[in-house]
Amino acid sequence: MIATLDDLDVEGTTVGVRVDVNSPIDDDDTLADDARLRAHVDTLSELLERGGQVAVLAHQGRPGGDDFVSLASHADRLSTLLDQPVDYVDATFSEAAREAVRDLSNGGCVVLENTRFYSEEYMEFDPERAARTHLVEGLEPVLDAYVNDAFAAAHRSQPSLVGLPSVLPSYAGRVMESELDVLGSIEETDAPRVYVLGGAKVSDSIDVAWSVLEKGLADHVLTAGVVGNVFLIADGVDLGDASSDFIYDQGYWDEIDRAADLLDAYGDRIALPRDVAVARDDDRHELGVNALPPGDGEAAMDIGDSTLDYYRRILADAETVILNGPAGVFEDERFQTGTRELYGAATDIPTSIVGGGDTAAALRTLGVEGFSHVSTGGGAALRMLTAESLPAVTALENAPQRPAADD
Ligand SMILES: Nc1ncnc2c1ncn2[C@@H]1O[C@H](COP(=O)(O)OP(=O)(O)OP(=O)(O)O)[C@@H](O)[C@H]1O
Ligand SMILES: O=C(O)[C@H](O)COP(=O)(O)O
Repeated sequence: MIATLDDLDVEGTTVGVRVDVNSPIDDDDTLADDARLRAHVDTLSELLERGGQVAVLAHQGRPGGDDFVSLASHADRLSTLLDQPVDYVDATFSEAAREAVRDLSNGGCVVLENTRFYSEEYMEFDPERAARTHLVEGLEPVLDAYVNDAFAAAHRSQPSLVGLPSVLPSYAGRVMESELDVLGSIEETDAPRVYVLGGAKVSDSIDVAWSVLEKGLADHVLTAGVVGNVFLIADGVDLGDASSDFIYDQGYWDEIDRAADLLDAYGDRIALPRDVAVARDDDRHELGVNALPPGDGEAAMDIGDSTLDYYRRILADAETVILNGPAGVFEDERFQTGTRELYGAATDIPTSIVGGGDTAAALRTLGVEGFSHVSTGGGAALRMLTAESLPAVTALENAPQRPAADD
């Protein structure tokens, strides 16, 4: 059983709140998209309005990446979103950070520096060991409680996610609570249930497909994106060198055998694209699978109209649809049709659940809305869909005793 903000006596309490604001970053190292920050406003404003002192903890990017930047611009943006001053300190657990946390007044908020600026935060630990890291030992003395709202990072076993809840009374924030509510009870949704697996995370998607087909959760699995291309090759279709080289370069060649095994075991419930779109003379050009392979250098970048018709027919009977990953290279206008149309059709289904950071961004760009739930998580959502436990959620379940709520 996980405690929520309803169980926390907030007034006068100093709370460390782990959020996931990992976002696209502009060339000047500032935030390019604030959707993930906006998702946490409810949790943060509730804690502040109830008289808490809030220290925000988050990661941004991965070491070595262009998006591995400070959280200064996140703090600025948060101040606008919360409509109150938000401090920022370029330290996470040193004396400077502790001083900034101790200086907070009731209703005050400070953003601590990118947790991944410290090497331990980019390692995986079991909770006991994570509790003895510098970050946890540095912050624990100045915090009374811990709130985890970072569902999108809950599949990581890092100190700010599993170490702090080992030593502090801990609670799920509102984002975490609603994600667990929806994604934790997929088996209670109405059948027929259709899973749409697109995007580029082929191994993860095949794991999801195995799991949901084996458990009888999926009546149909529709494949698209790179995932669909891997299934086509597994089914004996010659997609040409460009797509095959791409799959090989991404390290997914071995997944073709797994996809073939899956087709052997559950082929009657797996739908494959019937046509693909390639770039020809700078335009979109659609080819039925019987007309493949495409021309030299032409890669399968999207699903075509006949696949969309086929998938729409399957979706028409669905009560629940769960979608992850775009149907094509949506960053290129010529290959947005598959994602726009397929996801658009899903909004007509009574229950429609979308997972994936890139997918959510694609849908915003394409203006597709009206889903029952759009998850903030990519990898975390996929892991929940296979009914695997998430380390940060387990850490919340095992967190120490807490003070009683104030109302
Ligand atoms: N046919 C295709 N060929 C090559 N790339 C493709 C194809 N279809 C989709 N993609 C790419 O897949 C990427 C998104 O897939 P991904 O699996 O990362 O989505 P996601 O699960 O929403 O992401 P996140 O990791 O942010 O949660 C996009 O960059 C898109 O261009
Ligand atoms: O964007 C995400 O999926 C989360 O922030 C986790 O990021 P990570 O994959 O770099 O751990």
